[in-house]
Amino acid sequence: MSYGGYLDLSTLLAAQRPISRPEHHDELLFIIQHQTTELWLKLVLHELETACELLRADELAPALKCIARVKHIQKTLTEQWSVLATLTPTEYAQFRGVLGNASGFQSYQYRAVEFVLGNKNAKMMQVFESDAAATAILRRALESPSLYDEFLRLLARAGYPIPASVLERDVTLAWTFQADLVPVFAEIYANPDEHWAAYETCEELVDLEDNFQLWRFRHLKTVERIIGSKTGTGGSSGAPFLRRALELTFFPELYAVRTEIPG
Ligand code: HEM
Ligand SMILES: N[C@@H](CC(=O)c1ccccc1NC=O)C(=O)O
Repeated sequence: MSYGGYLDLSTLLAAQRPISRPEHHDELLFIIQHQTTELWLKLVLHELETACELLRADELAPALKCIARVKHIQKTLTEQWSVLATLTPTEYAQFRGVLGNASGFQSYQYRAVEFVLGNKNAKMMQVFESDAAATAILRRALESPSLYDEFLRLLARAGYPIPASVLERDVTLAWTFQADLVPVFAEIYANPDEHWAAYETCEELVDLEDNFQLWRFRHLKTVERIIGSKTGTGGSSGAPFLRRALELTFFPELYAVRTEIPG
């Protein structure tokens, strides 16, 4: 066994192939920024899927360890935007044309992470119709209970009064705000010492969402400085579309409960 053999570096390092002609110096940065993101997303999915399985088996502590790792990856991904921010609008404009209609909309791993965190949207699968492998990964994520679903099921098994409508919901649909969950969390947040495991997990989920939003925010800000208000190659309005995505929330009840804490 050798370093390059074990890591299959010949495959990995042959996969950066700029297509601009003459080759633009900065296209390699653009490719590597995306590829490293996709590699980390692969690990994020792996960890979140395992976290779901562990929650299903009532193994909370190891599930929290997976979530902790995901949080560190998210921080790396958010920090990484500063590398791409060295790409000036002038430089990007010189090779943007070669990207055609390609865009981040077509990242199936990103979409799968959104699904695992509960932002399900079956329509988003259309983009991947001609990609059987991507469709299989997304279908699994769409049809499986989200991380939040698994946590709420675990709470129900532990005796918390989780409404049946929540436990029996169609997990292929996007999560919508469940007002009757807020009192359950209010009790947990009012008495953390008595509900430590649940309390800690709630805060870990809020960390995950917070980190996800910070990634989205840095994407938006990087996009604003590189393409301004141009429309996206994927056909969206560009920055306005990405700005609206900042209003999405995975765990709305965990934010709502904060308003209910007396004091
Ligand atoms: C010059 C750099 C970038 C620009 C100008 C840019 C621009 C955009 C725009 C305008 C969109 C909306 C879709 C569209 O109409 O095209 C988008 C979506 C997206 N981009 Fe980027 N992007 C950049 C870099 C990146 C990088 C490095 C990643 C990392 C993988 C990424 C991931 C995504 C994802 C996942 C979406 C879909 C978001 C969603 O559906 O909520 N982008 N991007
Ligand atoms: N949507 C970007 C293009 C872009 O960023 C992109 C193009 C091809 C492959 C990945 C991309 N990254 C994220 O959207 C743009 O409108 O310039």
